[in-house]
Amino acid sequence: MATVAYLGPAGTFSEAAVRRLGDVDALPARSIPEALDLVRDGAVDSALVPLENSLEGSVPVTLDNLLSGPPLRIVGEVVLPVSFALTARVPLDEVRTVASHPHALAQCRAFLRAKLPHATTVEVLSTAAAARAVAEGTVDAGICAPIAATTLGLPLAAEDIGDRPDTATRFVQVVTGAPGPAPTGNDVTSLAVYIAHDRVGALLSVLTELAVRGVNLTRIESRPTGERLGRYVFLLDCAGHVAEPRVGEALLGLRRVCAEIRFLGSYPRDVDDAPVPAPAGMSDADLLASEAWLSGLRGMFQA
Ligand SMILES: O=C(O)C(=O)C[C@]1(C(=O)O)C=C[C@@H](O)C=C1
Repeated sequence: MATVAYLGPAGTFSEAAVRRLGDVDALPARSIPEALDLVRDGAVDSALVPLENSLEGSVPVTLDNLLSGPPLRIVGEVVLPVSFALTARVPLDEVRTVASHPHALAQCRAFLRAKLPHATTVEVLSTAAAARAVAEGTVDAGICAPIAATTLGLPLAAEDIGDRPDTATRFVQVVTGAPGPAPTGNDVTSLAVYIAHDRVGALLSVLTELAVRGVNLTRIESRPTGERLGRYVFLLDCAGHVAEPRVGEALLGLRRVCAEIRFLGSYPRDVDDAPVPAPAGMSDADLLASEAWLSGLRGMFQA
């Protein structure tokens, strides 16, 4: 059975996301970098790690790890609805410390301000680690998935405490060099592009390579490269698969205008909505028809 590392201990949202993969051997790691290193070291087949959340945005530790170190390839995604609960071992008005994963604390800001204005937040490695800290008595309260609290026999002091009721976290499954998944017709391609900073319109030229091929950009985000102020790498998600003509053409164009590209993977989307259709004249069929036309012209020059 394939082994999948995830941010543990048991009871995290990451574990719930791993369960969506079906019959796999789930291996808890202490942190996201540790889960990714288990893949790089060959100790597990893959890791499933949080990449972004619909409310709080990207998970920087995941992005930065995917951008540095030996390359990992994304082969799938899981989009998981997340709903947070508060577990507390004292009444709410006596809570002085509340622990959780920083991304979970950030998604419950309004609740914390309204109900626990005097509590100090304590960042821990995961939401399930927060529940354990409550069980061990090192903090008064924790924000976690309801199951993380109930499996430890802890009470739920409040449920659905997130700032929005319909929050979702997107997880990605990464491997080292295994063959990538074939196109499904509803895929996403993830790239990290490094632009030449000494050129006016460098980012515009990146976006143009996608737009002129009718490739839909679904996410763009910058992270500092760490070299110095003003140096950024852009993380792009585009609709489509590298094996498809339009995305392939766009990658050829990007390769010419970017200083460096890290290809992160082409993989099936885990959403129900259909991809945005290509504008008129920009479908893969249009592209193949124009290529056939050109090769007809070129054929006239062959002996
Ligand atoms: O701590 C967990 O339960 C996790 O799986 C991590 C994580 C994250 O990093 O975003 C996952 C989903 C929620 O958005 C909050 C925390």
